[in-house]
Amino acid sequence: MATSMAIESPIPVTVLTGFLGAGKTTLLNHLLRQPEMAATAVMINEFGEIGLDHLLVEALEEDAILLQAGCLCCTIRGDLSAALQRLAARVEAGQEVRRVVLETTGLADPVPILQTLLADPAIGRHFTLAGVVTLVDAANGLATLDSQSEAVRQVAVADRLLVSKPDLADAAMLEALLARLAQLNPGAVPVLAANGAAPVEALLGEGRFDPADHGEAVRGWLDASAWNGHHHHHHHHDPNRHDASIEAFCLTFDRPLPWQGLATWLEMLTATRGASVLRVKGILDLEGQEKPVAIHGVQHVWHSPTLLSGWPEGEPRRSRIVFILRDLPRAVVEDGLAAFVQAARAS
Ligand SMILES: Nc1nc2c(ncn2[C@@H]2O[C@H](COP(=O)(O)OP(=O)(O)OP(=O)(O)O)[C@@H](O)[C@H]2O)c(=O)[nH]1
Repeated sequence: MATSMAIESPIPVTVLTGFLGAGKTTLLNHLLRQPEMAATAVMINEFGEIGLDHLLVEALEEDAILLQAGCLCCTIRGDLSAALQRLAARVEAGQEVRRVVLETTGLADPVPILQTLLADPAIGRHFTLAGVVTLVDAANGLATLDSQSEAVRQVAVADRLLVSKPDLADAAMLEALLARLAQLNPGAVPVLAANGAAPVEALLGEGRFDPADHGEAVRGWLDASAWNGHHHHHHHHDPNRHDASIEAFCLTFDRPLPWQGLATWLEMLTATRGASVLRVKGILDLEGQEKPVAIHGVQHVWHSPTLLSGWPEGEPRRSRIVFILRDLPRAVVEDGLAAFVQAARAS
């Protein structure tokens, strides 16, 4: 009988959110190496045509489940429920899963996700929402909170707040950010996490998510999107249509790329159009380099490129660069990069 197969105690689901480039993948990579995190299933939702994060999260690859590309707030209801049910079936078949971490895309409004986790009875049979962890970038955080309403919601609904990149902020910036966070979410005491080095408890915490803990504003959002959110999105199935002015796409290159020129071109792009470049991330196959190189840019800030341990099994060896742009036509980047690559090859 089906009921005799039921999972006995619900598996906790932690939602990990934070704006584009805040450092969610970095945090997961750090935490998944800790022994307390054994038997964690990771689900990653990507904004954009092609997800790279499942390549960048190095630990536990076989457990990572990439929800189909698409913005969580529009399409997750179906996908999340289906993905969790597939996972529940694996648990019933004997796979040990002690917890689930759901990494949302940086542009996601977390409210519909929480609603789904709290309200979908098919999910509730097997899973329970353990908490929302929001990562805020100390370098870009204040500016992002001023310009992006999703970022404000992510902070407001958090059970735990983590502040990444404290090394990139001076004391005054950090203080201003912490004051802003306290104002938006007085209940969560922010923990600093440099390069993902956060204590495991910061991610796991204890207990259930209770909308009543988060003040009037949050309850209002949970209610409002129950009425509007779903209806409003029904007719928009374009997963990239998060906001008319935001566009995400991935460029691929089959031949190895020349690093010097590429780096110069990318730096120029962010120096001149940084405010429009919400996020660049890529895995590069570079001339003269056996291993893949990961690059990350967040608005004006470029992080040092990192050498990954190797090309993942079964993944074609080719460069992929994801751009998330606001108010900048895709063609500007696409054509600029193509012209650059061509020029570099001709020389
Ligand atoms: N200096 C510094 N860089 C950091 C820190 N944490 C993360 N980074 C860098 O920030 C960049 C973005 O980090 P990710 O972990 O990919 O960010 P993310 O939130 O997963 O990004 P999206 O998937 O696009 O939303 C990478 O280059 C990281 O190395 C930190 O504490 N200090």
